Amino acid sequence: MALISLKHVTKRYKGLQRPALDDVSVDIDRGDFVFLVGASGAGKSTFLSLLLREEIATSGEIHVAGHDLRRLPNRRVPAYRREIGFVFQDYKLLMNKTVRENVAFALEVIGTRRSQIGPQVDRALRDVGLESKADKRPSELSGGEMQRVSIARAYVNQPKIILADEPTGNLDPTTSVGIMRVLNAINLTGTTIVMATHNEEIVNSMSKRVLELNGGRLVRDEANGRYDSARYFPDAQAEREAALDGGTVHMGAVNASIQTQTPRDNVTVNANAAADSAATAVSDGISAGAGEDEGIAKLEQAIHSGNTGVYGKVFENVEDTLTWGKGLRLDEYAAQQKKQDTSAQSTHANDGADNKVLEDKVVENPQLPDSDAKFRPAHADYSEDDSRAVSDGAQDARVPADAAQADVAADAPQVDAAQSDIAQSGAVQSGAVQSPQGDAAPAATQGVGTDSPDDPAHVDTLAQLARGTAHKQSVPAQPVPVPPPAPPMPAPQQASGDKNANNTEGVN
Ligand SMILES: Nc1ncnc2c1ncn2[C@@H]1O[C@H](COP(=O)(O)OP(=O)(O)OP(=O)(O)O)[C@@H](O)[C@H]1O
Repeated sequence: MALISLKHVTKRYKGLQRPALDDVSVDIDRGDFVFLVGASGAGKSTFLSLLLREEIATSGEIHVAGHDLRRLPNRRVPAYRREIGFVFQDYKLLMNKTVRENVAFALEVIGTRRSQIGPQVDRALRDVGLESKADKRPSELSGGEMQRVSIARAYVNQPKIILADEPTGNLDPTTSVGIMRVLNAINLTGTTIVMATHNEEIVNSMSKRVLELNGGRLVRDEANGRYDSARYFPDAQAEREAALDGGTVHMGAVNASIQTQTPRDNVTVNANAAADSAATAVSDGISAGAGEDEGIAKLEQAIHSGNTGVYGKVFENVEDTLTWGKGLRLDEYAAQQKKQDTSAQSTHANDGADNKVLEDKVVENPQLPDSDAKFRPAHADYSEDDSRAVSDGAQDARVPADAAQADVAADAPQVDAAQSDIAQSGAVQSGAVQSPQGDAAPAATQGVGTDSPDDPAHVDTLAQLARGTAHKQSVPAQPVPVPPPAPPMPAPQQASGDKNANNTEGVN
């Protein structure tokens, strides 16, 4: 079974005529990086809330990391959520704690031994380039820095899954690139990432799997997908939304998709103004963020070079011997994927401008296999037992769940105190904290994967993103019905001419 599996999931909220999610079926495997896209109200947050077990499906089945969420008793929900990292658009940091304390909190709440907390927190902060801000409070940080704290908090325990709801939604383009670099690096360690976003530049530049929701229905599931928000989010609607929500401007295909950071930016801008705004944000980011870049460069270097110190050694064997359920060693699996990718790339090469980024990779790095290939099983073939083994930490040394849970039990008062602290702070539940974790160190330091951000093609696309000049390619050559501006929603379409597009069971 896939790491995340939804079968015919429908979610109805009281008082809503239309379901927020409507008969959605999808599998997400370990190591996937999935963008969840769609217009405002399409159901993205509902999708994530169901995975986090904040909401319960009205009908259908949801399995996550071996847990049947329908049958998960309430008392086990907190432990379940510790296997998941969650990054919120509005950070949800504890404002009365320092950066270090915010990240440490994720470990305290699961009862990690105090002697382990310090080194793990330091490493996580180093990975996101924030060691110099460790003793600051969130109010002293920029939006990008706050989001990096929340990412450090989300992955300090190396959760199997990170769910991110618009993590760049309040950030300028340059800062968004930094956030995406960190998430990408974390994904390269095998952590599955499901990220809801409106940002088409990010989706189109990163070229990951795309799930598109429309009116609660899953209308597209496409490998190396793209997103054109104008299809379902016309500018007129964006302007209405911007006027209503007082802080967020969503722009269609013509305008850059930028979400403003402050009310003074609360204007609808045309293409030129968007470009100016992006350029200003970039220069602001550069002048304000030299330290950030250095920290991220460190992360990139650690991932790329494999220079991961003692923590790298801890995981070396695990990464060498992962088989992804296919009976292949990782290097064999990567070789197999490389072969498949080479033939897929030659097919894509005829697709014109839409595949410019992919072509760049082929030209500049003929020797490099697809970056994520080694973490992307060709299809879902986890058995129920496999999932359980992952959940138990039996095969996944990164998550020694039993040991950590024992720690939790032994340290219950501390957990209670910490949880009440969260409640007081309004930082919501343990969605912000993650998997039980014993001695393990942040996986993003493992030095695995060949598609580190040092990959020139990767840098190229991220640089485009930073400059706000990422390709504004046309919609992929696929029949796309343009829906009317209001319900009823259009019939969902099968995806694309992309031969990698998966079938979408929920589509009918
Ligand atoms: N707790 C709730 N109670 C009632 N209705 C809700 C609730 N949460 C979401 N909805 C409704 O469900 C639908 C889907 O909302 P959801 O927040 O999942 O969309 P979204 O795609 O995340 O939108 P956005 O991009 O604006 O965050 C919307 O019509 C919304 O108003």
